[in-house]
Amino acid sequence: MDKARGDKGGELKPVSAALAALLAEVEALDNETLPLEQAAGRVLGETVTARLDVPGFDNSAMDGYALDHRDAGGRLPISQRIAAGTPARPLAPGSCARIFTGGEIPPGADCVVMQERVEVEGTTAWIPEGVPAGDNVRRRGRDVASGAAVLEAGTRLEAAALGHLAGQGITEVAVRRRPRLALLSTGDEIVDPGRPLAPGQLYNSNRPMLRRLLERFGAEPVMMASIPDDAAATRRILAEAAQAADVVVTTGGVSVGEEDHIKAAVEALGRLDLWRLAIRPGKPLALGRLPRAGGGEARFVGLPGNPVSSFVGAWLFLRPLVGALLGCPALAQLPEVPARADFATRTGPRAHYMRVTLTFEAEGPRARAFEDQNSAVLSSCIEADALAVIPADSEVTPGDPVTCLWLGGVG
Ligand SMILES: Nc1nc2c(c(=O)[nH]1)N[C@H]1C(S)=C(S)[C@@H](COP(=O)(O)OP(=O)(O)OC[C@H]3O[C@@H](n4cnc5c(N)ncnc54)[C@H](O)[C@@H]3O)O[C@H]1N2
Ligand code: MOO
Repeated sequence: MDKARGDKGGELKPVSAALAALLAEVEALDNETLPLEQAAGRVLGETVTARLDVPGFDNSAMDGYALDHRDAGGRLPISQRIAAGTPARPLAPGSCARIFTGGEIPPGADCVVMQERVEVEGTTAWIPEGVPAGDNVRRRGRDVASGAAVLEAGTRLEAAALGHLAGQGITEVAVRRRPRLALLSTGDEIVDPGRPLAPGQLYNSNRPMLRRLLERFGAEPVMMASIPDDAAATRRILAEAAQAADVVVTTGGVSVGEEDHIKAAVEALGRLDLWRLAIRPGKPLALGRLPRAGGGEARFVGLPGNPVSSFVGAWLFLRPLVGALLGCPALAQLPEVPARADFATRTGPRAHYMRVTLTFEAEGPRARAFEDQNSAVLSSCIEADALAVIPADSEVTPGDPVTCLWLGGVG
């Protein structure tokens, strides 16, 4: 679907157009150097080349006996004992060596027989026949060969990647600076938890929700503020946010009401690239840029105030934006999971991003939709691990194939 029927506000833009506008001219941020133990979750800023083979020497995968496989099938004298961490001497011909897991394979041996298969009598060991060369030997460089790329720039440093870097003896690592985030709430009816609620007011649920999502994506919150429903104050706070942040996110105030000041303020300060998408929830989402005094610009994303619209907008747009600023390809697109619908629905002119829970069954994944899919019902997001994308003007009945965007991966 490239175009959607508009309503009075004009044509609704497809997600692809919004992503193109959002990501145009976005470049990865600079690197900073961190001790490895502080780099968890960060994005690698440059490709790391191995300076060591891992493992660094042929070693045993088992506690047992090392020998030349041609000597298997008989009783052999035990000529040395090789614990992990102690150097091995060349194997005396026609003998075997007692060896422990991780111990160095002695020159002259080419296999290890696990001790459960060996009968020891005094200083000799009976070795069964038919042991192939290479059995239970972990070859030097099997995991990482020196000179090869250990990890590519743009890799998210999660558990195994951190272990891999440490395996190279690395203590410091170049990572991308985290995108600075300003998270601004609009709406005079929105109150921070901890303060009493007057009639007509509600607590700010978008702020902690978006903060958590954006931190997961890799951003660093540097400014959190509430913007009163006032045009001059909106301009002032947005200008301040653009100075402090790479990404300025607002919630609410992007629809068509008289108290919706965000778009006008963005247009006055910088430029609005796009407004109103053919998606549900999230129709009035706005994208733009806010110039910084002294050069450069912050990217602006105006999320609709309804909590589910903010939630879905963050996954669809803020995740790839943060990914582009981090130079992290894994954040560019949510993984697609083909599933069967457990629900029935019908869409109008907007594609529906339904909150679903996936179950992985023998005949394939099934998508179960939360019953109330209204954009104000945040409970629909709590257990959601995917968004089922129902194209505009279509009908789904139970059992139909649906494409789901998985929310459980990196970031
Ligand atoms: N006449 C029209 N009215 C509306 C349209 C439209 O096309 N024509 N679009 C509707 C759609 S769709 C959406 S989505 C909303 C979005 O409007 P805004 O982005 O201007 O958001 P607000 O009006 O400020 O707030 C909407 C709703 O969300 C609550 N909210 C706002 N911020 C928070 C927060 N931080 N935590 C919790 N809840 C929040 C707010 O109280 C409102 O109930 O516009 C429709 N209207
Ligand atoms: O597009 Mo709005 O987010 O449906 O409620």
